[in-house]
Parts: sequence; C-alpha cells; structure tokens
Amino acid sequence: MRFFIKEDAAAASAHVANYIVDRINHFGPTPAHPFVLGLPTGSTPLGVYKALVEKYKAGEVSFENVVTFNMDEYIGIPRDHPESYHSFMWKHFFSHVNIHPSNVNILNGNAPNLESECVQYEEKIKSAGGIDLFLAGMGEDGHIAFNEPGSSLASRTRVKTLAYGTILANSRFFDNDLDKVPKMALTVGVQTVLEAREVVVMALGARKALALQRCVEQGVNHMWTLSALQLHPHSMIVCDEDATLELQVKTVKYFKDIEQVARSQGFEQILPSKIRTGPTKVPTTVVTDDFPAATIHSPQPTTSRLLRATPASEYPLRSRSPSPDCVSRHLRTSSDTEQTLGTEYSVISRSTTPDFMPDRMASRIGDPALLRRTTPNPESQLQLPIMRTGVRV
Ligand SMILES: N[C@@H]1[C@@H](O)[C@H](O)[C@@H](COP(=O)(O)O)O[C@@H]1O
Repeated sequence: MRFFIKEDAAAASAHVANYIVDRINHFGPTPAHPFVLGLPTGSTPLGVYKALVEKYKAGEVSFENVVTFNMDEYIGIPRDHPESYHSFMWKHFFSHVNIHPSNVNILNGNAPNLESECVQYEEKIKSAGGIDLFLAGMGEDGHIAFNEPGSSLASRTRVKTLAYGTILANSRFFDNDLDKVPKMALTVGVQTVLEAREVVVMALGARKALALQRCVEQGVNHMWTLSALQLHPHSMIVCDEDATLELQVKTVKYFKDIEQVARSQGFEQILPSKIRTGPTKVPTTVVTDDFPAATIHSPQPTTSRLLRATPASEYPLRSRSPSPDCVSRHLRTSSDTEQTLGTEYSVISRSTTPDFMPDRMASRIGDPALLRRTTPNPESQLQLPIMRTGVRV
C-alpha cells in the first residue's frame, strides 16, 4: 500500500489530480482502448475534480478516450435531483471536460429492476475491459462506496441499505433533514473495487481519522470495509494531516519517511508498466542520455534508473549477449523493445545477468565417481563397519 500524507486537503487533492492525469497520459487511451476510471462522489473528491477540470482547460489532459464508472447512486430520488450522484458528477466534473456522455456510466437508482441494473453494471465494467483506476473516498465508518459495515468483502454491485451514521452524515446535503435522505442506494461491491487494476483512496479531515486508523493499522475486517484495500496489490491512500490524528506517530513517521527517501532517491513508487500503459503501447528500453522531467511515473535518473529500465517485465527473459555498459548509461522507455501485452514480456537486450539454467555442482567436476551418491543412505549405513570413534563410514 502506498500512503501519502499531505499537509492539507489542497495538497492531497493536487497530488491525486496530478496522479490521475499522469496515469491517463501514460496510458495513452484510444477509442479502442480507453482508460477506464472509477469515480466517487462526496465532498472529498471535489478538489480533485476542480483540479482535473483546470488541467483539462490548460490542455494537460483529455477525457476524449476515458470511460467512467461511478461507485454508487441513491435509490428513489429523481436523476435530476440536485443531490443525486448523476447531478453531482455533471455539475462538478463531466460538464466541464470533453468526456463523451456515452462514456459516462452511473447506476440508475430508478431502474425498474434494480437487481438487473446491478448485474448489467458489472457486465458493463467487464466489457469495458475492467477499471484501470478506481478513485474513492471513505465514509466515517470506514465504508468504501456504500459498502457499509458488515458488507461482504466479496460483494459485488447490489442494492444496499444505508447505515444510520451514513444517513446522518449525508443529511448535510439534504437540509439536515433525516427524512429527506435516501435510505437505500445502489453501490459497487468491495470485490468490484478490488478488481480494479489500481485503487486510490482519499481521506480528508479529522472526521475520517478513526476510519483511516482502522483501515491502515488494523486487520482486514468487514466492519471497516475499506480495510479490504490491504488485499489489493496496487492501492494508494492520500490523506491530509488532520486525517492522521488517530494513527500512531510511528505509522505516520514510517510512511512519511518512505516518501522522503523515495524522493531523495529520485523516484516515487512506481506501478508495473503492464498496469501503467494501455494495451496498444509498447513500452521498451533504449539507452539515452536525456531525461524527461520527473513525474510520478517517470522517476529521476538516480538509483531508480534501472527500475525504469525494466518495462514491466514480471518475467523478463535474459539476454544471451550481455553488454557491460548497460548499467553505465541512462535508460528510458521507448518503442523498440520486443514487448507486447498479452504475450510474455520479452527481451531487454543489454541485460548483464546470465541465463537461468538448472545446475548441478557435481556436473562441473568431471569425475564420474563424484556423480554417484557419496553419502550413504540409512540402510547401507547399518552395514558399514564402525570405526573406533563410533562413526560409521
Ligand atoms: N457513497 C459516498 C462515498 O463514496 C463517500 O466516500 C462518502 C464520504 O463522503 P464525504 O467525502 O463527503 O465525506 O460519502 C458517501 O457515503
């Protein structure tokens, strides 16, 4: 789990917005292979949406080939109700960027058959190729989306009754009138979120402190459903200082230290490029002396350069012609490595490591006698003469 503690909400929001822009741009989405983004509502992501809109207007990112799936929606309020999540998303984000309305997916809380709406939503996610990055907030009771305490950690998109605490918390959007707050919602399940290739969770303010503590410092528990994030291979939490109030000092220090060390070494924790890039991109390694500006995905040329040099090869094949200068020059990602998605990652032609081959030391010695077993087995041991020392030979 990557865990970034930022000074305040603005810094945390800027970090997440930069990260999302970086992810989309590295992915290089196309109509055939769009970037699939899972999105939350609530007050927490507002700063991120604002920053994303600004970045779009500044030409730093395009949502042309981005497909979105929202986490949840209330049941029983009209779609154009000012507090519906449809209204929220269009008001704060979608209507300000170049996303195609047909690429926006939000659960319909007024569907005639809510169960089949949920099943179809899961299908839609699947047919979009799965979610590349799921952004999430968290409830004060540690819920993710509307997966209230006690939700199955294997849950999928479904109808959910809201907890009293959530109804109370959300009443601030409904004139503080509990009667006006919907009591049920459609929500993606914990498992739906965990199946995203990456999950980024934000926690802002002291009212999230207890939930954050439970989810980070304690075990996976269905009473704090966000804690399931501990099971995700590529999860990230970004919070402000206030949200850390319930964490142990050593936890805060530990994660801050990691971030500081990573920065001083010139890189931030990096995702495998299999996840980082779209299927049409072919990230490979070439030798070069110039460096692009460092970003979250592009570590600086210090000790991390070799990390960058290995483009997502979980199982790289070793070269048969190692070159000694391969570690002495800068490396960057380019398009001439033999790497395709869907096939094994292949060759980094300048690897200095030898081929992996099963080996037997004895086969190197050459004396056939030594290839035979020299240590007696227990049966033959019994038949051997006993030396004076009492040791069988
Ligand atoms: N379903 C949403 C969650 O997705 C969100 O994380 C939570 C927190 O809201 P806020 O960010 O306003 O604290 O509110 C609701 O419960």
